[in-house]
Formats: sequence, structure tokens, C-alpha cells
Amino acid sequence: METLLKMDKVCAAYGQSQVLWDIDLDVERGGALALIGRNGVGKTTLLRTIMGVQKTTKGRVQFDGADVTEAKPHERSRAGIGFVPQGRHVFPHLTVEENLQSGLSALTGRGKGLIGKGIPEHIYDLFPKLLQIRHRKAGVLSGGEQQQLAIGRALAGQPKLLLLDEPTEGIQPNVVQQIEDALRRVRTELGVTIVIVEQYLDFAWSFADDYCVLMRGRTVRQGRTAQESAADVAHLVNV
Ligand SMILES: Nc1ncnc2c1ncn2[C@@H]1O[C@H](COP(=O)(O)OP(=O)(O)OP(=O)(O)O)[C@@H](O)[C@H]1O
Repeated sequence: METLLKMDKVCAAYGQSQVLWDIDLDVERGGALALIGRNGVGKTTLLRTIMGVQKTTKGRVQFDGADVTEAKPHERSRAGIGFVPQGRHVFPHLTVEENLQSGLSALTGRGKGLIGKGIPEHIYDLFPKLLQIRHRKAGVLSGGEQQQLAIGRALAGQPKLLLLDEPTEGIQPNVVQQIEDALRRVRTELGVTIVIVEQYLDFAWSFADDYCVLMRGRTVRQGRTAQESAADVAHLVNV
């Protein structure tokens, strides 16, 4: 299989405080990797480093055959990396439709065929609720609806790689299932490669091909989910 994202000895820091050490990561095109670990071990920082909103202080990041270590977030977005941060972050004063349209900006400079077509139909197909509420302001939506919108907005940019930070955290159980089902379809039907930070090991195992456990800013275990059970790593993740 071909590698889409490769991290080579990546380090990151907040000011003087280093939080990631020598992270090596290989994500196959079309694959899904689950990043797991206890609170505060650096999972969010690692996603931010892939997106470029967090600087890589040492090491290299390669995406889709190019070295993007020095690339700005908007450049990585145009190269095909989409990010759904923790806590959703939709634009509250814009409607659902306007939020989705804002996601189209990632298509700038990526070929004429992609731009000017409006919101791709498959987004409303994945999240039918968004079509129903497309004229509503995002700020009045439920947490589950906002999460669907945040994922939809990232998909509007037609990413090759989608980064998801705990997409079902704090969401009502009946909506969690809908989001998980939609994410499976993002993989199988859209062929989007995924890196997901996920606390629920059962979902991580049923969803991802590969897993990576972080502990105090280092990878302490990596492997294929098919070759081990979630129970084998539970002690590294649960407090
Ligand atoms: N903006 C920041 N400034 C300084 N330190 C930070 C900042 N954000 C995170 N940290 C620290 O960096 C470390 C890694 O945090 P990070 O949020 O990446 O972990 P995480 O594994 O995603 O945790 P959680 O599961 O709680 O989201 C923690 O020690 C955290 O306190």
C-alpha cells in the first residue's frame, strides 16, 4: 500500500514545554489510524501538528508525496488535509449552508472541476439532517448536529486525509451511532483516509486498521487492530 501521511521523528512544543517526542507515523492511502491514550498525552497536539496549526520543532512531515513540514495550515488544507477539531467550532452566526460553503475554500487552486459546484450532494446524503436544517444558524443546533456540520464542512473541501478529534465526545448516544455510521461511509464510499483520536476502544477497533498509543508525548505501541484485541492495550489507555 502507498503511504499518504508520513511523520518522521516529529517533535512539538508549547513555548519551552516539549509535548511530542520523535513521533514516527505511517498512514496508508485509504486507511484509518486510531490515536489513543490517556488525557493530556499529546493526541490533540499530534493532530494539530499534522494540520500545521502546531509547529514541528524537529522532524519531517510528508503528505501525498510532498514535504509539508514548513507548510501553513491553509496550504495543507489545499493539499487535501481536513481537520475537525475537538469541540466542533462551527461558525455560530452563519447558517448550516453557509458553514458548509466555507469548507469549499479548501478547493482553491485545486483544479477547475472542483470549484463552483456548490455543496457536494454526498454531504447531505451522509447527514440528511443537515439538509433539513440548512437555513438554521449553526449556533442554535444541538451538539450532535454541530458535530455533523463540522464533519460535513471538512468534507466539503474534498480532503484526501480527514483528521478527527474525538468526534463523538459529549454527543447523545442515539446520535453517536449516526456519526459512527457516517464515518464508516466516509471511508468506504468516499475513500477518504482518516486519522481519528478516539477514547472508545471498541469503536476504534471496529473502525481503524491501525492504532497508535501515545504516552507522555511518545508512541509506546503501534500495530494493526486486526492482529491484537482492544483488551491488549486497554491498560495503556485507561486510568
Ligand atoms: N495551548 C497550550 N499551551 C501549553 N500547553 C498545552 C497547550 N495545549 C496543550 N498543552 C499541554 O500539552 C500536553 C498535551 O496536550 P494534548 O491536548 O495534546 O493532549 P491530549 O492527549 O489530546 O489530551 P485530551 O485527551 O485531554 O484532549 C498536555 O500536557 C497539555 O497540558
